[in-house]
Amino acid sequence: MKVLVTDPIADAGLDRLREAGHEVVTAYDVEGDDLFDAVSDAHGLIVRSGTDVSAELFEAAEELVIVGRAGIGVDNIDIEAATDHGVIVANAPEGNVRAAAEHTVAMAFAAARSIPQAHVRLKDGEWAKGDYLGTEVNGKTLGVVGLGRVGQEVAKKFDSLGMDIVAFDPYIGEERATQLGAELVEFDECMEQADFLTVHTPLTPETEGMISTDELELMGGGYLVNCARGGVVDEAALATAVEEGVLDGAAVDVFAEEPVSPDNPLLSVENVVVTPHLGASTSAAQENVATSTADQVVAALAGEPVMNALNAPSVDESAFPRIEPYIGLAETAGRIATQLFDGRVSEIEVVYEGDIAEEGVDLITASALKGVFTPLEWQVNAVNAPRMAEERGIDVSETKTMQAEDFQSLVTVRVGDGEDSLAVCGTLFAGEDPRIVRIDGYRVDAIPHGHMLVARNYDKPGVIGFIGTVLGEVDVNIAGMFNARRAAPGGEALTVYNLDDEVPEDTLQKLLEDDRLIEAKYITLNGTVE
Ligand SMILES: NC(=O)c1ccc[n+]([C@@H]2O[C@H](COP(=O)([O-])OP(=O)(O)OC[C@H]3O[C@@H](n4cnc5c(N)ncnc54)[C@H](O)[C@@H]3O)[C@@H](O)[C@H]2O)c1
Ligand SMILES: O=C(O)[C@H](O)COP(=O)(O)O
Repeated sequence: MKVLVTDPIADAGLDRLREAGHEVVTAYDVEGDDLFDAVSDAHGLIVRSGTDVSAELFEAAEELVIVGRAGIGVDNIDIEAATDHGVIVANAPEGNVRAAAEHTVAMAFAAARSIPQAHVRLKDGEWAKGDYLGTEVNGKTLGVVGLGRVGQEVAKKFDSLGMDIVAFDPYIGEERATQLGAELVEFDECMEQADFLTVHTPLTPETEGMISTDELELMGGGYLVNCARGGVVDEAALATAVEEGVLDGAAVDVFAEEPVSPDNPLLSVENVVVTPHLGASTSAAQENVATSTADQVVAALAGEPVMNALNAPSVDESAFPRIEPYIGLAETAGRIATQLFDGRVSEIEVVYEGDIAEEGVDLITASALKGVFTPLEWQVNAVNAPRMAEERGIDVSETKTMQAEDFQSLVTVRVGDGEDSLAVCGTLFAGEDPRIVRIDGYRVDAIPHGHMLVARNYDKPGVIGFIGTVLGEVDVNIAGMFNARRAAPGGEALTVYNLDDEVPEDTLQKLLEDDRLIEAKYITLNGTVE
């Protein structure tokens, strides 16, 4: 398959893609129509922060299965649009954390000791020793806005350099902060207490512009470091604050617009130290994120779960072999249930019984939804199925019980319309052979495969022969069948036929003309993962 790489990543990542047999096409700095052309037949796309992965791109990328972000920030990727198109978005959240934290520390020192300014003057032949009087970090307070992976790493490093740490992060627990020796405080208090303020949030509608003139005034001196995302700190406000002495200095690695325009106000302020988004630019970090991203792209293209998927159920690698066979089983049960059910589906319940109930089942449930929606001809996969259910107001629930009667594990998909419902239950024989063992309360033993006929009939002599004859008249061969009775002889029964061919609509009508038949439904599982 074709994997398009539009921002430079380490060779180790490109090698992994090629080793897996994929065609790797690198097209750096492409944009607009050229980017859309390049991605039109790509199955995988790998980017860093330099590519705008927009809704238009997803429109153009009809074959796309996954966008891999070789790094952390995904503000350049329209994840909503990806989900709508059933495209997985995955990042590499661990690989460059140390690099980003080290760069943050370096930038703080660079600003506090005027290293770049003194460096330039000395290179120009000027011994400006008397012009610089720096600030030590020891004994000062570090304010951290966003105590996630990078923020925590930065806090640890400055803690060991003798700083007191306060942090603002509404989504992190007190306990974790305490472990790091940090005190969680409100935002304004964080700004007020900080001698050094370091920003480590993602860029979101909530964080965009969260630090501007008023917030910088709360600091009333000290240094601000932004190695997270441009746009979190208002650039014009920061430039003015440093220029007017509200702050002593700042260090900025990331900009609202990159590459940064020469008239960006931060570039012209003496006490603002800048780098061109170098936080992740170490060889170790680049190798880490490139290989981790490539591995995820390879997994997605092989139909396997992706470790750091941001818009699809992700699965622990060690648990995957245990849940993998149930992914196809749940999809099949969903497909059968929706084709047998007469109502308009407004509820879907997926029931896990036995050993499987002990596993993380998000991906199995997503596959069950995919199975329910596929016969309705919705363009669906396990990425967008939960979203589709939500958008259509379909109530999805999961139930787990540790008991599974006579089976080791059972997965049941029940579809309903609020009044009636129908359940199809499957298991795996010998841990791998899918079997449907209950349909609408009947105990069956049916191999879910290709073309099937499910008939409900009165348990009368000759009815099975009659069905065989009618199918035979239109050359539909019966490959196998299973008959189940709910009650005593003469009552209702259900028969599942595995067929070699499709059943024409008028053949179904002919079957139903016989009084002994209550219902006859043709079901197709073609295209299903079995
Ligand atoms: N300069 C670089 O090259 C570089 C390298 C790596 C990461 N980054 C950026 O650094 C940032 C942090 O990365 P990370 O891996 O630590 O992410 P993370 O998701 O682990 O941590 C982000 C933290 O921000 C917190 N947060 C979210 N909204 C917040 C808000 N409104 N107020 C306060 N806190 C909020 C979250 O709770 C979380 O703890 C990201 O923007 C990432 O893109 C930049
Ligand atoms: O979010 C990130 O991982 C960093 O900002 C690195 O971005 P880059 O891969 O474009 O250097």
